Amino acid sequence: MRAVVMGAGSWGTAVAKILVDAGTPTTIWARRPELAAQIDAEHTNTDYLSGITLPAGLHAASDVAEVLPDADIVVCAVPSQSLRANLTDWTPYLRPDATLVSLAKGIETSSLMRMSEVIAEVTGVGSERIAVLSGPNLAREIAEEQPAATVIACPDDARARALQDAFKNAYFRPYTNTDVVGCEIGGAVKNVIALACGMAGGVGFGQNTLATIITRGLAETIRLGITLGADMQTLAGLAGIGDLVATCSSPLSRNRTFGARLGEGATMQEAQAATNGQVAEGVKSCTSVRALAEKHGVSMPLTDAVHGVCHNGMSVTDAVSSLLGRSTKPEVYHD
Ligand SMILES: NC(=O)c1ccc[n+]([C@@H]2O[C@H](COP(=O)([O-])OP(=O)(O)OC[C@H]3O[C@@H](n4cnc5c(N)ncnc54)[C@H](O)[C@@H]3O)[C@@H](O)[C@H]2O)c1
Ligand SMILES: O=P(O)(O)OC[C@H](O)CO
Repeated sequence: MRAVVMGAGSWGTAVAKILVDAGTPTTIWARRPELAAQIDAEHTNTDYLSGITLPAGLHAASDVAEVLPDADIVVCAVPSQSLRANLTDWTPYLRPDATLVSLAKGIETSSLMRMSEVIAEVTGVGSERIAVLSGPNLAREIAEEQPAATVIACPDDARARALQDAFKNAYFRPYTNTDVVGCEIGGAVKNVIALACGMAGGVGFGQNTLATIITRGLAETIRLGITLGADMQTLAGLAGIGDLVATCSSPLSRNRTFGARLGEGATMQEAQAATNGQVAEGVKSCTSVRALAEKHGVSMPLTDAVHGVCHNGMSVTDAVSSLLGRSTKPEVYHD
């Protein structure tokens, strides 16, 4: 099987390395020809993964018509809110039997769709050919070949197992699952909760606060996930609690770092400028996650608070007061 990774940001580049190191012939597509040329000739991506040497066998190109027609596996590695527009350009070049794999962790703000739903709508590809890869996978750690696991979810279990073979290598261990909804909700909501953890750290709160936000963030994730048909086991697994803990705890997380800057008193513009052009998905997805929850009558107070800070001019201290001022209740994940 041949793979193409569409997007040469930090995760797209790390995933292309994973595939080559797994023995899967792989090309990476970069929007900018100069970045494709750098990856191809110098085996580096200094904008996104400085100091990492990429495999010599990784080919890079910037022409969609060149890279897509040969690919059995098409890995979608662009930010959530740009996936629809990118897919529209890519669709004419897809092989009729290609498997599409989504890496994006977000909910589309315009439609409240999950990424696999966007892929199905734009490409017309059946859900059995669409997979999601999600887990505690901070790109830099994996590019450094630190051991990690992930989940590859696809309604077609045989296809998930074929992908597992294409991605598994000495440092990266994929597990299969058929619960696409659970993986996508886990991945989208953890970015919002990581923003909250960053904010708490930024104002100077310690580990008790962090653990409280992670745990109650998991309760929100479970409430929304179960309502949308997710399996509790997925949310208790790598793509749920696993990714939530990694993202909420790591200084490598763009979402946590963005939140920390807000907690330290930066404006949204200042926090955005500090991301060096990389995406902190939760900033936009807090709006769509919140709207999705509202649509389904699910209460998500941490998500509401993050949305208040990011989009309604609320201060972090007011957000904390609003959370602690709520009426008390038993510790359950459902309302
Ligand atoms: N970085 C990680 O550690 C990591 C890990 C797991 C999942 N993810 C998820 O993978 C997805 C991609 O993340 P990333 O880390 O590679 O992002 P990034 O910001 O590092 O890179 C995004 C890439 O998409 C390209 N792109 C194409 N069209 C774009 C557009 N219209 N707007 C902006 N960028 C566009 C950019 O040029 C860039 O190459 C996100 O949904 C992210 O949440 C990231
Ligand atoms: O850097 P972040 O916050 O986008 O998180 C990266 C990954 O999703 C962690 O699994």
